[in-house]
Amino acid sequence: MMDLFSQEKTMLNLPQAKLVYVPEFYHNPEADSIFKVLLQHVPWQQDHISLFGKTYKQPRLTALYAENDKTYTYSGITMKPHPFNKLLLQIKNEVEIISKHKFNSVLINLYRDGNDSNGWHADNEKELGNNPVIASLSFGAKRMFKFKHRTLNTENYKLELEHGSLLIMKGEMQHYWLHQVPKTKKPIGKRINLTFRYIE
Ligand SMILES: O=C(O)CCC(=O)C(=O)O
Ligand SMILES: [Fe+2]
Repeated sequence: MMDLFSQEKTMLNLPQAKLVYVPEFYHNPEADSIFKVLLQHVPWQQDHISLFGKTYKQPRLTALYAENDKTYTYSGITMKPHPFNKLLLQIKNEVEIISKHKFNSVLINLYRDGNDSNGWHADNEKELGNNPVIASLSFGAKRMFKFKHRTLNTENYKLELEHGSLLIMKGEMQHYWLHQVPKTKKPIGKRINLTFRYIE
């Protein structure tokens, strides 16, 4: 079990957004072990997205877990949740303690290599409520997380999300900002990202 009080937190107070970054929320060997278990046991699926009348394979694999069986729809994809398992419940508890927030679902992404990505978007689906708190855990290869304000064009940042790290997005961020994980030409390994959400 990690020590909840020994971590270094960085808080970013941006216009209309709050971000908290904890680089080593999980230390090794726990972070390595979580990565391996998830990679092997999550029932990964690849959905199709529709863009301008064409369908494309989503450029990553995903899975949704929830405490209820409500479906979750984003980018035209409707996902049916799996029930939480012991490991994901334990992680959810630890993330709830540090973020002082309750979550009831987790969307998991697998970026198989640098060709997998997540395009500019906001997590602003109605079911997430007005100013959602989203807790994002990363394992495996480091990837760049970029975020930019929708209208203030000097507000444009990037943060490398490390193995075992936690990033909390809150405040009005999902109204005023977009975020992405771009493709990279660097030869890199797999990365797993978990975003804990509260779906109403
Ligand atoms: O992989 C990441 O770091 C971000 C994932 C994300 O933005 C999402 O699933 O909505
Ligand atoms: Fe997102």
